[in-house]
This record gives sequence, structure tokens and C-alpha cells, in this order.
Amino acid sequence: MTDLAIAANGLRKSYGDKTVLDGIDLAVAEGTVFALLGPNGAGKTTAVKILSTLITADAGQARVGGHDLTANPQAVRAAIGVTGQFSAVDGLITGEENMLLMADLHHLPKPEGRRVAAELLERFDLTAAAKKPASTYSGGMKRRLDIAMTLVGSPRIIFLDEPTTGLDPRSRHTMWQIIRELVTGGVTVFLTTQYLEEADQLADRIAVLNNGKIAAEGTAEQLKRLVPGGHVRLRFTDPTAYRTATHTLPTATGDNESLTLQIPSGATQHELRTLLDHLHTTGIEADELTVHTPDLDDVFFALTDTAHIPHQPTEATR
Ligand SMILES: Nc1ncnc2c1ncn2[C@@H]1O[C@H](COP(=O)(O)OP(=O)(O)OP(=O)(O)O)[C@@H](O)[C@H]1O
Repeated sequence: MTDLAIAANGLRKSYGDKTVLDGIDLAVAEGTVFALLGPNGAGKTTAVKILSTLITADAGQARVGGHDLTANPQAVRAAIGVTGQFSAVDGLITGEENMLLMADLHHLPKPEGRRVAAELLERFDLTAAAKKPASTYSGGMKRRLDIAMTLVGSPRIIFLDEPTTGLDPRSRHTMWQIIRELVTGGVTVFLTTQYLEEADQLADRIAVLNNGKIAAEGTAEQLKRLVPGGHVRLRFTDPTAYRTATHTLPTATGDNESLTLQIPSGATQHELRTLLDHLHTTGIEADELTVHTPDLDDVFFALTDTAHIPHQPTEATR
């Protein structure tokens, strides 16, 4: 079995009479990306704070980097890096000075600190801006500097709390690339996000946090199989063909305005072939056939309290 970078059991945390974490278990294998998904206020940041020793849990145990959180928080701190929603970047000093400050905090000898800072600034495409005050950086540059600062101490485990919130699509993709490179280098990434696509793109395993509990956990594919929602949609331009199809497909729901039919389907090869055979033998010609398979949005809406939020499903047109 792969060694676990993070292993937590029965973590609980309440603020007053509000239970934020109601006994959560986590297992994150070394060198993987784990995404903790959840709606606003679900307790994602609280989980990160506990696992990174910033606050203590009311109950439960956890080992991070092989060290017990309660017995050996110093060793945990030495093994991890944390980039939170409130960045460690000091806007009044330059990017380079921020990096050198981190190198000092990690007690790196001066020449070593300068070398590491220069290397990381280069790696995160910040060399040109290195001598400018960090307050003049864009949101994406600040996030990159924040991660670069986290890497000064060469952590094996990195907690990224909503690393791409508020970033434009290009900066988000750059951040994803950075995260992938970290993992290729053997780092374990514990990520919180509200972006389902982000979890889908990056995470080896995903846990959905809701009402203080892990509502579901698995790979993106496993989670997608948990929810119904797969269907085939047929669109017609000929009202007669539409009506005939409606009569011969009893499980279909129709929209008379747009002349479309929605047929529940797991979108397996067998189900699709059966449907296509049926259309062929009954002589029904649809103008368009689209297949919808459940995506992480479906999972999220099915498992969390936000089911009322409308969303646009992703569709593959055939
Ligand atoms: N120090 C605190 N004192 C009291 N309540 C707190 C404290 N910290 C967090 N909470 C509450 O705990 C709940 C979970 O907060 P947390 O920040 O962990 O959620 P989150 O999932 O990270 O949300 P978001 O996506 O909005 O960042 C919220 O209801 C929050 O108001």
C-alpha cells in the first residue's frame, strides 16, 4: 500500500454550538492531489487549519507527513507548506524581498537563500517583477509568489486553500500547471476548492464536505457514477418525426416547443446501440443526438445543500 501523507480519523470541530466538522476521516496517499470540495462555509478552511496545526481539533487524530498532529506539531510544521486564502505576501516589500524573508525564516545561509529565491522566482515567471513591490502584482502573480514562498522550505506536503479563487482562466490554468509540476516532483497536494472543474482536472481523489461530514469520497469517475443524470437528447425539426418518436419512446420526456426529447440513459454502448437500433427500425430521423453523462456538478448538487442552483450540463454532441 502507498504510504499516507495525511491520515485523519474522526476529526471534530465546533465553534460555540455550531458543529463545523462532525467526525471526518481522510486518507491522502503520498505524491497525489486530494481535493476537498464543499459549498461556502462547509468547513474546508477549518480542516486545512487543523491539519496544518494552526488550530486544534476538539476530537479525533491525524498524522501528517508521518507525524502525529498533537504529539509532534513542530515536525508536522517542518514537513508542510500552507498557502491560504490570506496570503503571506507582504505588499510593501518586493517579490524578491518576500522570498529572502522566507529563506531567513527557514534559516537558510544567505548565499543559499539568494540562490533558492532566484530559482523559484524564475520558475514562477516572476524574475522580471522581482524588484517591484508585491502590492503592484496582479492577483495571479501574488498567488504565484505565495506558492513560491511556500516552496522555500521544500515542503513534501502542501495545503492550497482555494488557490485559484478570483483568478482569470489563463492564471487558473497556469496555477494548475504549477500544481501538476509539484506533484510530478513527488509533493503531495491537499487542495480545497469550490470549482468542480478544478477538482476534476487535478485531483486523484475528491471528498465532498457537507454539513460537517464527508458526503462522498473517491475518484472523479467514481463520484460521477454515484448520481443519476445521464440522458440522451434528441432534437427534431420535423414535428411529425418528433411526435412519432414521443409515442414509441415511453421513457422519454418531451419539450413540444423545442421539439426535443430527453431519454434517461446510462450512456453505455449497449444502451446507445439499443436506442439507435430502435430509431432505425422505426424509421425515426432525429436532427441532432446529444449524450449527457453526469459531471461533477451533478455530484456536487446532488450531495450538497445547493441543489437549487441552476447549472448548465456539459454535453457531447454526436
Ligand atoms: N474562528 C471562528 N469562530 C467562529 N466560527 C467560525 C470560525 N472559523 C470558522 N467559523 C465558521 O465555521 C464554518 C466553516 O468555515 P470555513 O471557513 O472552514 O468554511 P469553508 O468551507 O472554508 O468556506 P469558504 O468556501 O466560504 O471559504 C463557517 O460557518 C464559519 O462561519
